[in-house]
Amino acid sequence: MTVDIKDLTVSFGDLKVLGGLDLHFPEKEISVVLGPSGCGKTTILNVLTSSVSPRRGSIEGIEGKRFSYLFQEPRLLPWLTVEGNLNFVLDDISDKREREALCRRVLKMTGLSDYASWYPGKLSGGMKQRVAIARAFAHPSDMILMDEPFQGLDLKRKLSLINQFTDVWEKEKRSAVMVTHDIGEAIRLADKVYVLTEKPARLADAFTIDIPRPEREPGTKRYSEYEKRLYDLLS
Ligand SMILES: Nc1ncnc2c1ncn2[C@@H]1O[C@H](COP(=O)(O)OP(=O)(O)OP(=O)(O)O)[C@@H](O)[C@H]1O
Repeated sequence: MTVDIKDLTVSFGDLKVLGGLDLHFPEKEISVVLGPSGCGKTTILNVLTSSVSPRRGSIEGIEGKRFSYLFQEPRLLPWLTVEGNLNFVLDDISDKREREALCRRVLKMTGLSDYASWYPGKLSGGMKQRVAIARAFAHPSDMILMDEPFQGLDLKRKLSLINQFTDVWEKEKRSAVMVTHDIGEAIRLADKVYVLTEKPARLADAFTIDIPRPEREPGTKRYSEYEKRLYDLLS
């Protein structure tokens, strides 16, 4: 699924949030929108799902498309097991055996097979978010929308989840858009990063992160160059 956004302008009453954005989210790439808190990043995702209407601009490619979500909170249903939470988003698949096979495959891909019958209440925060990643891939969506999904976790868990996400994504590429204010997350995940200004948000810059994902390690020369470039744009 490819999305083309031109001159996107959104206001809430007198508050102008997005000030005319051109964004392009290509098929099967991870696009990252990086910007300061409150600049309108979540609003962009809400425009993609048509829950916010723009004042001006055009959005091509979203009609009739299905989305999976990955939020900061895992938002699992506590009365369903891990497998039940995955099954819950597979309503469209009427064949029970097909649903079960898909669940098993995604559980395996995310290293959750041994936890299929566990309830969310027994899982750690990081594990719950891992289930949320599995659910996002299990849902037969055209695009995964991610709203700061790695915030609120300690560094070790955060890095482990980012690796988990990119591992699964490399195996089964899907169009994805992540919004974040975290430079490190943007460098680790993005094919292309769009940097926004304070609101009303405009595009400060946009460029491809041209390092193979397994080599995106802090402290390396190329990582540090991107880090400085993004830091300068945000400060
Ligand atoms: N439905 C709404 N009605 C009125 N104001 C809104 C609405 N949704 C968002 N806003 C305002 O628009 C601005 C941008 O909000 P948004 O959540 O898109 O920013 P953000 O960049 O995602 O923020 P954060 O990084 O803090 O999550 C904020 O000032 C917010 O209060």
